[in-house]
Amino acid sequence: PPPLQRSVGIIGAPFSKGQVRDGVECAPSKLRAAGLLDRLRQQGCAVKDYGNLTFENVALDEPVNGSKSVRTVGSANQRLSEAVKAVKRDGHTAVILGGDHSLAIGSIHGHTAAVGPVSVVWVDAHADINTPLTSNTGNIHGQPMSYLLYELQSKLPPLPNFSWMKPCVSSRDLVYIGLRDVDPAECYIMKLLAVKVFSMTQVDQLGMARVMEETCDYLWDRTKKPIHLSYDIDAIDPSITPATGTPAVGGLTYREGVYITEYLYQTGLLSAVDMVEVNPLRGRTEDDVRSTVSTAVDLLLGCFGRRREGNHLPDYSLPEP
Ligand SMILES: CC(C)[C@H](N)C(=O)N[C@H]1CN[C@H](C(=O)O)[C@@H]1CCC[B-](O)(O)O
Ligand SMILES: [Mn+2]
Ligand SMILES: [Mn+2]
Repeated sequence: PPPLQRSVGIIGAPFSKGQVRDGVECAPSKLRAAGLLDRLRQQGCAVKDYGNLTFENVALDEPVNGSKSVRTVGSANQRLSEAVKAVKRDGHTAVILGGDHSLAIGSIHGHTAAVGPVSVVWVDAHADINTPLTSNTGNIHGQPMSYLLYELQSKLPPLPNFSWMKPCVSSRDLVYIGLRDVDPAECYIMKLLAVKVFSMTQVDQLGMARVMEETCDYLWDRTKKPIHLSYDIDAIDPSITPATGTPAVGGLTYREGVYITEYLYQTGLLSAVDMVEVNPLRGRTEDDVRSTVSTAVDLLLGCFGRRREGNHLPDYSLPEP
């Protein structure tokens, strides 16, 4: 099997302007405070912390075609794209701690700028594939995939502070897992582009083991590409991860969520991971926040080799009497 990725580059992206709820910008420090880096190191990873990006709040950032904070989102994603490109050029698997899901624009753009075409596994209750003109909310965290896909470029209006980016994902290289709250326009777009979707219906029908096998068979039908895993914490059922901006009932169990990461780790192709939409202010209790943050940490540990049957460092040996 290919060499497993054990060198991690962490980028904090405290960004919230792809949506309208305060708090999601606090997630990177919460994930760090929960011991993410120490636990990655304890399980044998080399971890380089690239710190938190600082983003420019563009003044007078009036809506464009209904999309909110377009200039601020564009500027933030340009910076993130450069940062992810640098982490990849340093040879690490990139971990992007969000922040809202509009960050996938810069994350995936920077990833492909460094390594070329990638396979995208999008784990989410939502498809996030509205165009600026189909969005009912104007929140760009519901639109990132439309900015990234070659096939949707003709449906995008010109957007200020986005001239830096080019589309970089083919709809054939995208798989969704966990969908259960999809807008009509998004449903139409995914059918039009024949995007591979494992909604919660397929998760129920097939089980997660089969979903992951079929995901990889589909993505590897031609060449095996580096994998970009974009994990929206709201893919997990809100009974486990309530502290998030757009919860939707009937989500993945903790076990299903972790299985996805264990499976993708053992492919040896995981090249970048987004962990987004954790919003500590959306928890009703401290326990809500703790459960959401610790689940996000466990999902990331699964991406880098943590296994539920136990782990030990390669050089471990029993103490002698
Ligand atoms: C908008 C509310 C009422 C609805 N339940 C909800 O959340 N809907 C999703 C689906 N389309 C919306 C949008 O385009 O604004 C919302 C995006 C969620 C973005 B994500 O990053 O969290 O996946
Ligand atoms: Mn979502
Ligand atoms: Mn999302």
